[in-house]
Amino acid sequence: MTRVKVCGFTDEADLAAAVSAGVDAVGLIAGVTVETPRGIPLAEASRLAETVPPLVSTVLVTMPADVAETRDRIEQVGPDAVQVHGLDPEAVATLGDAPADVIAAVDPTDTDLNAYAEAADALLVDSIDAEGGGGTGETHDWERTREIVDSLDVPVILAGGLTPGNVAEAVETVDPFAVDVASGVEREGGRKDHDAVEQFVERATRARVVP
Ligand SMILES: O=C(O)c1ccccc1N[C@@H]1O[C@H](COP(=O)(O)O)[C@@H](O)[C@H]1O
Repeated sequence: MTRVKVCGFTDEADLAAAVSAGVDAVGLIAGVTVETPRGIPLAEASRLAETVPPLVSTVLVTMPADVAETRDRIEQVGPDAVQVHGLDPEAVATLGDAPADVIAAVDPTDTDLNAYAEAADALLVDSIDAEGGGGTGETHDWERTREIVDSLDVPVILAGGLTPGNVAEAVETVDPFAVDVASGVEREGGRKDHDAVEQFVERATRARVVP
């Protein structure tokens, strides 16, 4: 079954609703260098992470300058996994001993996907913008991402422009380890539409890949 991460929580009520809807992971966006309504201070990410119950993973989504800054942020927030945007594969490999799984955010057109796959615990294939951020609400070439899934021996998380309306087709086309959504389940910037989160989880987990 495809796992589901919902990303970009800014308050406890939205987090609790997503947990009730059955998400596998929640993303907290902190320490990013792009303008986003989903960004929160690192201290708030740490506080929200504390409210997440056992068996639901917390993911710190961040855009660090380097490995040292990544380690500091992991220590401050205490997530189960860190999703890094903008680090090269060598830096990602250096984080192998960090006390969190490392998810490398990549664009499907990146030329060093093999190096990222060797270095990271998972890849998040997203529609990355010019500044290196996600949350664009844009889909990408899912056939290309299916090739990535088939060719790499690492869990691949599909992100970028997913919504309750297209997630079933996305799962059927790409066969990802997990799907990830931020803006596609919002009622306004930074606030989740609880019904949309529920629909997204239901459709993502019910979709089946034809072998
Ligand atoms: O969501 C953001 O604003 C963001 C900012 C900086 C880095 C990552 C960000 N989000 C990531 O992008 C995916 C996909 O977003 P969307 O569904 O297309 O809106 C999101 O789940 C985060 O992992």
